[in-house]
Amino acid sequence: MTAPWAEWDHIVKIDPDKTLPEGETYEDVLATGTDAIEIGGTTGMTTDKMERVIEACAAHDVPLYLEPSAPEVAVNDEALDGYLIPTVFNTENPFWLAGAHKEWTRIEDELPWDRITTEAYIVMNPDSAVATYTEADCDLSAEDAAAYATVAERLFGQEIIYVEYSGTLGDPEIVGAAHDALDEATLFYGGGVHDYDSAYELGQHTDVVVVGDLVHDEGAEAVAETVRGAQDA
Ligand SMILES: CC(C)=CCC/C(C)=C/CC/C(C)=C/CC/C(C)=C/COP(=O)(O)OP(=O)(O)O
Ligand SMILES: O=P(O)(O)OC[C@@H](O)CO
Ligand SMILES: [Mg+2]
Repeated sequence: MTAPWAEWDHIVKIDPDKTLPEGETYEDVLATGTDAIEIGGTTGMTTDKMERVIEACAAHDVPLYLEPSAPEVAVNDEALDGYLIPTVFNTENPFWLAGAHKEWTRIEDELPWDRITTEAYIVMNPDSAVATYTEADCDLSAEDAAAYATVAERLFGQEIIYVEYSGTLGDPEIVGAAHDALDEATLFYGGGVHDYDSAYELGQHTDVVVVGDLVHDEGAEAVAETVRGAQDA
């Protein structure tokens, strides 16, 4: 069976710590044509905030995934299609590679293993909260990014590789190098996608475009433009 993300072009990442623009609802976001919703952010996460977004999105048929940044906010909810669990390959602190995951496994009696998939992050924007938080070494060449992608897929059997430029538009050469290095795995790209053209451009170098801040800053109409860009790419 092919993994659902093998068919996706576009994901909206909803940050439970942020609001939607005045007058907009999660229903508007779910109607943009995006292929899936990821719920998560680095800072300000609580179980209450997670649950509020899950509840607001649950009644719709867009696939809903939780992307927890810590074991404490990995809420167990039947409305979720699954869990996308980050693991950071270019961190200088092994806690973000496997330590947090060890804690999660230790504190939970039983985890829904058949609904859990890891995302092998390559964090590229040194000014992002996620880079600071995970002590990522963002000083990577295209060759380095490609090599991490290969290691993640070939040695660690990762199904999803995530080139993360959170907050800024990425270097297409670096994203493309990671993409070219992959055989079967799916590449997620996220960072700074804000209109049709940026989604189209980065979409040519990745399998899936992830759009985050735009949904909170500009809203559903702007997100729908990026869905078209990612689909056309
Ligand atoms: C083991 C479990 C359940 C969790 C640990 C998971 C790990 C290793 C998390 C590391 C951090 C990470 C990669 C979080 C994913 C979400 C993400 C990248 C959000 C984007 O964050 P930013 O845009 O930088 O920050 P804010 O938007 O919150 O300011
Ligand atoms: O918020 P933006 O810059 O769109 O980034 C999307 C996502 O990759 C963040 O984890
Ligand atoms: Mg963000």
